Amino acid sequence: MPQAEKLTPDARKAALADLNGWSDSQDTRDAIAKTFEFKNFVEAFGFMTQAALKAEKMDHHPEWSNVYGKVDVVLTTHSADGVTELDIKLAQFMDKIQERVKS
Ligand SMILES: C[C@H](O)[C@H](O)[C@H]1CNC2=NC(N)=NC(=O)C2=N1
Repeated sequence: MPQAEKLTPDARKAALADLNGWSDSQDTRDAIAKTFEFKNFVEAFGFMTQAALKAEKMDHHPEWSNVYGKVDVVLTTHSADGVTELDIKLAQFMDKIQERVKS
């Protein structure tokens, strides 16, 4: 599947520039990461619920952790051992719903 091919460095740079607040992961793996901040746990969990449903539809899943209103997300494609268009699509969706869950 072409979507699951590792992005070239240029394509990845361009995609990161179009996203809102994502950066190369500090991890040893090839990944992108973002910390989402919400005002409380309910908003954070609402965000995670919507993202989880989308991830399941895409069959592409985030690595994440949550503490109260904070959600740390890491996106990478295991099968490609790096960042692919699938990660960018899921990141775009998360950016879009980020505002939607705020009350
Ligand atoms: C069998 C199943 O389709 C695969 O394991 C999928 C599931 N979710 C996945 N999620 C992510 N982030 N990367 C993958 O390579 C991946 N593969």
